[in-house]
Amino acid sequence: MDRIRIRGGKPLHGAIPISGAKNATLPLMAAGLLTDGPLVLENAPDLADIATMGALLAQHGLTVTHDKAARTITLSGAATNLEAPYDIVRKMRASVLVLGPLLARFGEAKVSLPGGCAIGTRPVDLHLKGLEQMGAAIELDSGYIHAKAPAGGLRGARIIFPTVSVGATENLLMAAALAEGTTELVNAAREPEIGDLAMCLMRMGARVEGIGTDRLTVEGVRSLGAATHPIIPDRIEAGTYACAAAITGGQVMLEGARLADLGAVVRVLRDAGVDVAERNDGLMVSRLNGLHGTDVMTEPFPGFATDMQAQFMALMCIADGASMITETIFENRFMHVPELMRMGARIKYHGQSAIVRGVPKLSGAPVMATDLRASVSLVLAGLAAQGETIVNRVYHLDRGYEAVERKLAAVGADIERIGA
Ligand SMILES: CC(=O)N[C@H]1[C@@H](OP(=O)(O)OP(=O)(O)OC[C@H]2O[C@@H](n3ccc(=O)[nH]c3=O)[C@H](O)[C@@H]2O)O[C@H](CO)[C@@H](O)[C@@H]1O
Ligand SMILES: C=C(OP(=O)(O)O)C(=O)O
Repeated sequence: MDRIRIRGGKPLHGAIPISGAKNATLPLMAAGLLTDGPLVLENAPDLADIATMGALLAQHGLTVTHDKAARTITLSGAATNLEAPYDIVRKMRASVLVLGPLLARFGEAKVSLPGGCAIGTRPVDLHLKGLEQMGAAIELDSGYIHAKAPAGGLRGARIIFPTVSVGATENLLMAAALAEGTTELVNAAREPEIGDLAMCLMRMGARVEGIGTDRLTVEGVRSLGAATHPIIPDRIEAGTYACAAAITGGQVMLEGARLADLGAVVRVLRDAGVDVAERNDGLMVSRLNGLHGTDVMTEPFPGFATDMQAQFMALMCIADGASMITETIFENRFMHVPELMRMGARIKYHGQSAIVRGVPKLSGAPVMATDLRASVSLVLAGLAAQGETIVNRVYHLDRGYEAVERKLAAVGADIERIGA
């Protein structure tokens, strides 16, 4: 199993190209089930999760081509198998996003329940209730969701989400695109990845209003067609490398990153003493002086992203003063805490909040992580630490960071991937 070795203490300088967003690409690929296509997705990242979604769609019967040199994914054909098996869904929760499209287009679907994962229980009840409101009959049996659309297909409905859910908004948006009549999604998630999905659906012929707001109105159409769609840049990858520049006291140009997509993350970084400047071709991030302890609470967009919480905590480990970091989206997203403490961080947590008391220096250590963003927070800590850090279980990183060691080495980090 691969590991990453980092020798810390080198300020980063240079430019890092930001890849297409993982969390946009996965729902966009699921949207390939809504049309015979071809659906061509441009600016596609090369990640383990993308390969997993490709395998899932291929076993449904789609033709999936990922041209890594051209950075395009092309999806075509119609699903012939309406079952998403446990073996694939358990690897990647975004697999549940095939449910809405399969049901809307083919009237039936059998999708493994994704279950929980390291960061929390992650229920899908809001996805299922929304589909039921659109007329679907849903049964849970032997770990699977069995869903059937009524005769004549799914019907538009007014769906009010009791909590903001990114996944449920995406599943229901895709289902609504092919439903009979109008669907209103109220208290919808506003993450940039949802706007990107809606834009792509419109290119395919869907009728969606309210993009970027918490109220999406979808006028169902009979069928969707071919389209070519450029995937938005990965705001979480950009935020992560912004923290890399800041934690090492360097200056990095994040090529292609977009300020507005980062929401509250930019404000919080600035409060902490990081300079973030918008340029025509991306964001310039630098840190010349000390970091200040800064409190954050994770929230749905445009609030501070839960997917940036671990990375920001790593940064606060070397800030002046204390920071209170509160996680409101997932109940168990502090698994990086004990590992950061092994590197000399002073952190205490209770329930959903952690207090980080900044220390002048972290020290390198062998560390291990159990999820994607926790792993990358340890890479960040390793970049700032004295001595050598070995990050184990690199497969978590490969789910969501394209060529992480190459991108960081190119801006001056002493980092390499080593075999077991
Ligand atoms: C709002 C939010 O920040 N969502 C994050 C969430 O999206 P993801 O789509 O995985 O999760 P949701 O947005 O659906 O979950 C938000 C909250 O709603 C709850 N919930 C969700 C669905 C449901 O059917 N029932 C239910 O109770 C969840 O337990 C959670 O507390 O994880 C992704 C990967 O880390 C992030 O990119 C998203 O930004
Ligand atoms: C946790 C993440 O992904 P997933 O929802 O696929 O688990 C993430 O992108 O940070």
